Amino acid sequence: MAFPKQVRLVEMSPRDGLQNEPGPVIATAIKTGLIDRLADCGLTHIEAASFVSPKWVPQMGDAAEVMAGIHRKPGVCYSALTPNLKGFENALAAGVDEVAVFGAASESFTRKNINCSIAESLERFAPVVEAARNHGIPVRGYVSTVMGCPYEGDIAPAKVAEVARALYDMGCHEISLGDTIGVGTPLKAKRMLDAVAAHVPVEKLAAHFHDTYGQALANLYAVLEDGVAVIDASVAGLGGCPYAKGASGNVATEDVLYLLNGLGINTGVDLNKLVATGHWICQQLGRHNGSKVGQALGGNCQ
Ligand SMILES: CC(C)(COP(=O)([O-])OP(=O)([O-])OC[C@H]1O[C@@H](n2cnc3c(N)ncnc32)[C@H](O)[C@@H]1OP(=O)([O-])[O-])[C@@H](O)C(=O)NCCC(=O)NCCSC(=O)C[C@@](C)(O)CC(=O)[O-]
Repeated sequence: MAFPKQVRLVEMSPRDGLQNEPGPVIATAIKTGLIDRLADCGLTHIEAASFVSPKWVPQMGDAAEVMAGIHRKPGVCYSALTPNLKGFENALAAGVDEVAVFGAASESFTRKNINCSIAESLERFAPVVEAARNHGIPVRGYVSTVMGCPYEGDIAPAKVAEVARALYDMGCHEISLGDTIGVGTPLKAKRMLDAVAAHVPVEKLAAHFHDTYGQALANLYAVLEDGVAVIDASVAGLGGCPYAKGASGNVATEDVLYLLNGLGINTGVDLNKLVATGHWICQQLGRHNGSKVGQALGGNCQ
């Protein structure tokens, strides 16, 4: 299959990027400043917040204030995680454009992340998807641990396909496949994608790869070849997962954009502005910039 002509980048940094940041809770103004800058870069889909329990993920405790504080740019979809109906109702009140339910292909990870089994998670998501449908809000579905689990090791592609299919059949319009701990390699990525694409159309799939082992760009190249045209990424490579110790951030958006530009694939995103945004947020957080392209084009901020 040929590379797609266009890729939609889904920006993860305000949610996946910041949810695991150590230290005190990041000021709401920094979060909204980041989101507004990202929109100004030309990103059209920004995961802005997470309506989860603040006891579980304190960094996301100001999700409603974040949604209230951003300057909404027309044409941009501001989405948020909603693990249950309570989260959905809060997200609805905050005016999100899209919600996301998040499951996993590993029983142990599901238990650690959302405190239930895979089957129970799907039961919990069904009313969220139904409520969202009643309000005309699209739902994204995540499947975590698609290429390995911090507790169980290897995950069978057939299990990933089963959970992805269940979320798609439930009514999720897009399924994002998360290599939560970044252990995938291109061959593994292709095998996993093949298994899922036998059940969910490839144009409904997104790649959400973490870069723990430095394989994320290679894995993205592999799934781009097989028709994936939606990529999740996080500026400056911010992030990690609170329930996956040692996992590094999503692949850096700057690095993905540089790859896509080199392949002649259109995204509508401005690389220079994105690099500046990566440096800005690193300065705000006093954090190392995890983007190679950011370092090459703008110097490191630490
Ligand atoms: C799912 C729950 C809530 C279950 O948590 P639980 O303790 O089983 O739920 P519960 O229903 O028994 O509620 C416990 C308390 O939480 C409250 N509560 C319950 N729900 C909410 C809510 N929505 N918003 C605010 N508060 C909530 C509820 O009201 C109650 O409060 P209390 O009575 O103790 O004061 C919890 O496990 C949780 O919040 N987990 C969050 C996990 C998380 O955010 N993980 C990171 C995101 S996933 C990820 O990063 C992976 C991804 C998507 O990026 C893809 C990849 O890379 O693989």
